[in-house]
Amino acid sequence: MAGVKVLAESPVVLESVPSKFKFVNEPIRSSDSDSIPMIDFSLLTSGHPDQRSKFIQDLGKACQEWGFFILVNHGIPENDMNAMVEAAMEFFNMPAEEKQQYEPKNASDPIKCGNFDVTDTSNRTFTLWRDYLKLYVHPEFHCPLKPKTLREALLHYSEKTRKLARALLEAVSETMRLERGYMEETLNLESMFQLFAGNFYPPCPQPDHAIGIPPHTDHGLLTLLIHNGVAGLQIEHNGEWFNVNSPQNSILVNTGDQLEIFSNGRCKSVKHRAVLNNEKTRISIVVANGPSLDAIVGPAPSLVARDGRASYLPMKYEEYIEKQLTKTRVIEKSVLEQLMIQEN
Ligand SMILES: O=C(O)CCC(=O)C(=O)O
Ligand SMILES: [Fe+2]
Repeated sequence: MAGVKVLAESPVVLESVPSKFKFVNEPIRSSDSDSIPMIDFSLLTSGHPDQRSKFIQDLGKACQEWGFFILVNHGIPENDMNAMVEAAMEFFNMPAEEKQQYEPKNASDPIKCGNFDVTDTSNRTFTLWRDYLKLYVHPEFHCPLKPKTLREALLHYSEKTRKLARALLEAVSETMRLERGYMEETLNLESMFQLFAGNFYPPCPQPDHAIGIPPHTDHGLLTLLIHNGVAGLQIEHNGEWFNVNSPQNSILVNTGDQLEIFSNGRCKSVKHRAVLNNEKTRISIVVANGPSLDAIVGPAPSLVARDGRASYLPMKYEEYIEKQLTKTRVIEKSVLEQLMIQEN
C-alpha cells in the first residue's frame, strides 16, 4: 500500500485515472443551493427565549428536511480546527514506511490507515481516490505516536466536538419534544462511541472518472466535518445532488442512521459523497459521534406511541457497526434498510 498520495505525486505525470480507480459516478451532475440550512449555535445559549426557540425550530426543520446543516458560531476555536487539519496533513505526509504499521489487520482495529476497495452494483471492484486514517477516540482514546502534533490536537478536538455533539443532540431531542436527558441516558452518551476519520484526496487527473467516497450514510447519530478550504462534499436532497459550499470556520453536520432510527424516521440520515478535483489536495476531518457501543438503539417509545407504529427494528449499536464493517459490497442492502419495517 503506497497510497493514492504517492501515486498522485509520482514524477510521471498522470494523464488519466489508472483503471483500478475507475468509477462511473452517477449522476455526475450536481448543483449549488442557497437553501442548505445554516444554523447559528450561539442562539441556543444567547439567553433570549425568542432566539432559542428559533434555533430549536430551525434545527428540527434542518434534521427532518435535509439531515444536514452548516453550523456557525459553534464555539470551537479556529486554532483548534486548524491544528487538527495540519496534524492530519502531517500524518499523510509521513513516508509510506511509517504509515505501513497501521494497515488494517482486522476491520475493527482502533487505529488504521490506507486505501479502500469497494464493489459497485455491476460487481466491479475499484479503489477509492483517497488515503484515510481512522481512529477510535472515545470512550478509549487511540492515536498513532507520530507525528508528534497529532495526539494533542486530536485530544483537544475530539473532546470539544464531543461536547458540541452532545449539546446538539439534546437540542435535537427538544425538537422532537422528548423528555430532557432522555436521549443522553438511553443511549449512554457519556460513553459515546466517537470515531475520527482523516480523509486525504489528492488532485485527480479525471475527477469524473474516480471518486473520493461513493454515496453512503454515516452509522452514528451526528457527524461533524471540517476541511482545508477545498470543496468536495455533496449531499443528496429530494433525489438531487448539491455541492456544500461552507463559510470558513463553519462545521458541516449530518445526521446518521442511529438518529434516524431513534427518531422513528423524523431525522433523515442523509446520503452524501466526496467528489474530486484536478487542482488541489483536499483534506476532510470527520468526527462521527454515536451512542455507546452497548446501547440498544430503537425508536424512542414516546415517538412510537405518537406515530402509532415503530418504523425500525432495534439493534445493539456494536452489532450495527460490525454488520456495516463486514459489508463490502455497495450492492447489498444497507443495515439501515434491513431494519426498516414496511407499513402494511
Ligand atoms: O470528505 C468528505 O467530505 C466526506 C467524508 C465522509 O463522508 C466520511 O468520512 O464519512
Ligand atoms: Fe460520511
